[in-house]
Amino acid sequence: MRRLLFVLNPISGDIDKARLATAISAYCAARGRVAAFFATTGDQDLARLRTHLAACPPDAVFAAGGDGTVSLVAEAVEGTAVPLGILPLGSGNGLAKDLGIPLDPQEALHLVWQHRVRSLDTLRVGGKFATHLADMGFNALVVSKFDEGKVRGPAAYVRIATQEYAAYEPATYYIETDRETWQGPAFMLTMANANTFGSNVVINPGSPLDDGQFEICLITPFPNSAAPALLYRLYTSGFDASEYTRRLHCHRARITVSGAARVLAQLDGEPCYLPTPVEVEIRPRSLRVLVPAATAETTE
Ligand SMILES: Nc1ncnc2c1ncn2[C@@H]1O[C@H](COP(=O)(O)OP(=O)(O)OP(=O)(O)O)[C@@H](O)[C@H]1O
Repeated sequence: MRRLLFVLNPISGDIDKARLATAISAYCAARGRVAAFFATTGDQDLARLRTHLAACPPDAVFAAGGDGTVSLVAEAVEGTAVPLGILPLGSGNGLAKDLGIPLDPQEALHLVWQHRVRSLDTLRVGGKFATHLADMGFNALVVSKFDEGKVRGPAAYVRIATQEYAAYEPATYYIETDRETWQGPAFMLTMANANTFGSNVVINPGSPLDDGQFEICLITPFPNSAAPALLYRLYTSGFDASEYTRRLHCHRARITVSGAARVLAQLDGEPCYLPTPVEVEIRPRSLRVLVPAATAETTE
């Protein structure tokens, strides 16, 4: 692994990256690696990155940004032999947390030098790519408002969530999976390949990212009085212990939203509208990712 491409998101996490490229180049050169850089613009990044990868194929591509940047690079290299590396430089860095990648970007840079390759599952949600977590309902609404705002970072997310909570009206969903059906109103519904949101909410505890299945994690409507206990469970890996939660384990699902021709969703932190019904499916072990040697559960 000699030629490395670093995909830099200049705005992610509100972190100044002015000296990042110089530091990465020096680190790589000292170890006989050659670093090249690709800056995201927020416009047509996937198409531009694919063109760049086809013209100058690297041995690995590092996403230097948050979950959106990781998802962009993951989609570009999915199904190829080129592995994804992660330098966590976003607001939340959910996938890096789930994979045990150091949250200090300087420490994560050691993946250039020491790593194992782990093959992860990915998701298709309404035909669109996701590798970490996707959802409909309350969190998707908050992510969409966050995306429209000018302020980034966790405090802005919490402020929007608090503003939207009181007036939020849960939708009613009809879910058919390859194993069961579920119908009812839901506060939010997460299609989870991974475990932990960037906010540290553990929405899908204990589920490996390479088990060939995904989970639909439902939070049903709850009274205000139940919110503190529910939040406590979500932050302490106790998702299944609440009377307002339910997890469906599956390989495929079709989700219909009562009375809606389209639904607001978020996929790996990026908001979008999807036509309903929404088909969800797993793509087993379709993405190669560089992880620290000590935490790799599955190695090649
Ligand atoms: N140069 C740019 N200018 C404006 N927006 C950009 C630019 N490059 C990428 N983006 C946008 O940044 C978003 C992805 O940000 P990313 O998720 O990596 O960071 P974050 O939101 O700060 O962190 P996290 O997802 O961990 O919360 C995408 O919506 C993308 O379109």
